[in-house]
Amino acid sequence: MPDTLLSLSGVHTHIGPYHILQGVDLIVPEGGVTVLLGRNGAGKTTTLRTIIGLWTASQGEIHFADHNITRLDTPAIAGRGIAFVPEDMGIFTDLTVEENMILAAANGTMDPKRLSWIKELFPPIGSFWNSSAGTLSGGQKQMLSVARAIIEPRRLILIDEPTKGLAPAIINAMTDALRQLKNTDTTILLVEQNFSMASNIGDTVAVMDDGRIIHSGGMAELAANSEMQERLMGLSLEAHQ
Ligand SMILES: Nc1ncnc2c1ncn2[C@@H]1O[C@H](COP(=O)(O)OP(=O)(O)OP(=O)(O)O)[C@@H](O)[C@H]1O
Repeated sequence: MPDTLLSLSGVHTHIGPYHILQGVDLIVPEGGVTVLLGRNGAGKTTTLRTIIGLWTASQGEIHFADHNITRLDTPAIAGRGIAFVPEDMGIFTDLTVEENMILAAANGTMDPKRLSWIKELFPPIGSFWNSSAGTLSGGQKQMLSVARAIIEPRRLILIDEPTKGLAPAIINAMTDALRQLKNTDTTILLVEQNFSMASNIGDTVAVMDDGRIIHSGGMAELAANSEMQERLMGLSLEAHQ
């Protein structure tokens, strides 16, 4: 059994008057990909934003590498080795790819070895190095967004729907890159609606509904059980698209 890298226990998050997370219990084992599934509005993005400190849990605890990070602010949480790739990608479209990367690097200095590895992982980063990030395609922007998150070594990266709206060939490239990232000891917590991608890359899975985790276990077990997919979230139709 791998060690637990991140755990949420009984986490509640309120956004203004709304009670969004209603007691989330989630374990992310070290060294693999955990996929968070669930219908729109289930609370997946809110879970990622609560982990990284963009929302603060009103109840419950979040532990990362044996430290209680529940009340830390976002820079302090990031400083412990967690990166967040938001759904809107968070890139600067007026700046070049190079400038986007420099801004993401600690002290504005990129490790050349790490940068060449990233360019291998995502070839468009190298080929569009001097182009404005605003001119990149949707898939290339998504690659830049993940590349920025990994310019420093991270223990955990939280990625919110990296394949949303992308063509199948780009989804495959993204899946390959995330698989290579996982092989470098980076743990990934991935929100993903595309079940075929999710089941391809996921080791463990948690399914959310109405602000709670309603199922967690091995991904292989869920992928092999269409009845369970249907019961949990009507996934089987999507899986065969
Ligand atoms: N800033 C906000 N203000 C008010 N309600 C919000 C806010 N952000 C999210 N919510 C609500 O919280 C609930 C959970 O949203 P969340 O984005 O976490 O779901 P999700 O599972 O990520 O869904 P999606 O796939 O649509 O992004 C939704 O009902 C949403 O409308």
